[in-house]
Amino acid sequence: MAVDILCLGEPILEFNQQPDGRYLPGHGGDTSNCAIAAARQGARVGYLTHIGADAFGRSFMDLWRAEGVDTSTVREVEGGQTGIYFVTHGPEGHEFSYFRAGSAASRMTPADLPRAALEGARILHVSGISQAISESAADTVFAAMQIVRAAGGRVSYDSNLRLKLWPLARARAVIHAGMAMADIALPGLEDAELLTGLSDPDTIADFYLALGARIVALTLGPQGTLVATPEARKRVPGRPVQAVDATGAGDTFDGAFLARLVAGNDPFAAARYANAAAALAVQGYGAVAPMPRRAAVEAALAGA
Ligand SMILES: O=C(O)C(=O)C[C@H](O)[C@H](O)CO
Repeated sequence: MAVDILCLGEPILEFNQQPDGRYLPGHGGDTSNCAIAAARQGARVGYLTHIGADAFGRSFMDLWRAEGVDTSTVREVEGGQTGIYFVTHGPEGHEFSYFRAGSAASRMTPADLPRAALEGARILHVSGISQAISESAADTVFAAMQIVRAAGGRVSYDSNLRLKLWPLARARAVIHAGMAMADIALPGLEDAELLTGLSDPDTIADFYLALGARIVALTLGPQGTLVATPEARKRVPGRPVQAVDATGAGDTFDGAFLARLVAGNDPFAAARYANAAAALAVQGYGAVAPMPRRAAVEAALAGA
């Protein structure tokens, strides 16, 4: 299937702590979450990764197929497993604990890339996590971005800074280099503050525009999103909701935003839609389970 949005990164099985202390199994991995969120809005989406030859990997295959995410660029490999992580909740919000070192996705190399699929994608979506998991994964993402750009496609990049995966100095260097190859920059405010040393959202948007992005969507949490292009900028307000778990909220924003861009929305309308999708996603536990479908997002927007 020709896809509009191809997401590249690592899927990771999720165990999310509930108020009674038990752990709810689910699926995570920021780029996989983004792919599913985009598919739920009606976009043609594919996922590019390596999974282990294990039950976790197979459960992702079942999930992507059920969600209509194209899996022709997913390879099940021997050597390396599908990773897992635990989500716990405290006064500072959610915290991730990882068991993923040496995972199948982290062993991807540029030689593994499916060139034709990349050349056919309208948008390639990657993230800081896609590059943090290993040096070869970082190289693989750079190579994928080069292929897509050379073929005339666009690159979307979410900073998704995870300091448990790599030190800030390396994250800063790699993410800045990745963002410099992105047409659509999707930094979160907290990440951007750490990565750029800046704090004013407009100055941060200027920073990413200067790196070369044509669209910057700087997510500000409940305050919404600052959307900036070289020609215009606007704060698109968030929607006040009772949040129980922010896991996957940014990924839901990304998937919904990209889905609306490929459907023809301008970035401001796409952000209004994506803010509404993310506000629905934080009202349930887990990265994927509470992600809304298009009808629910449109109902929320109509009720606004
Ligand atoms: O750490 C990762 O790889 C994740 O992607 C975990 C979560 O699913 C993701 O961060 C939620 O945004």
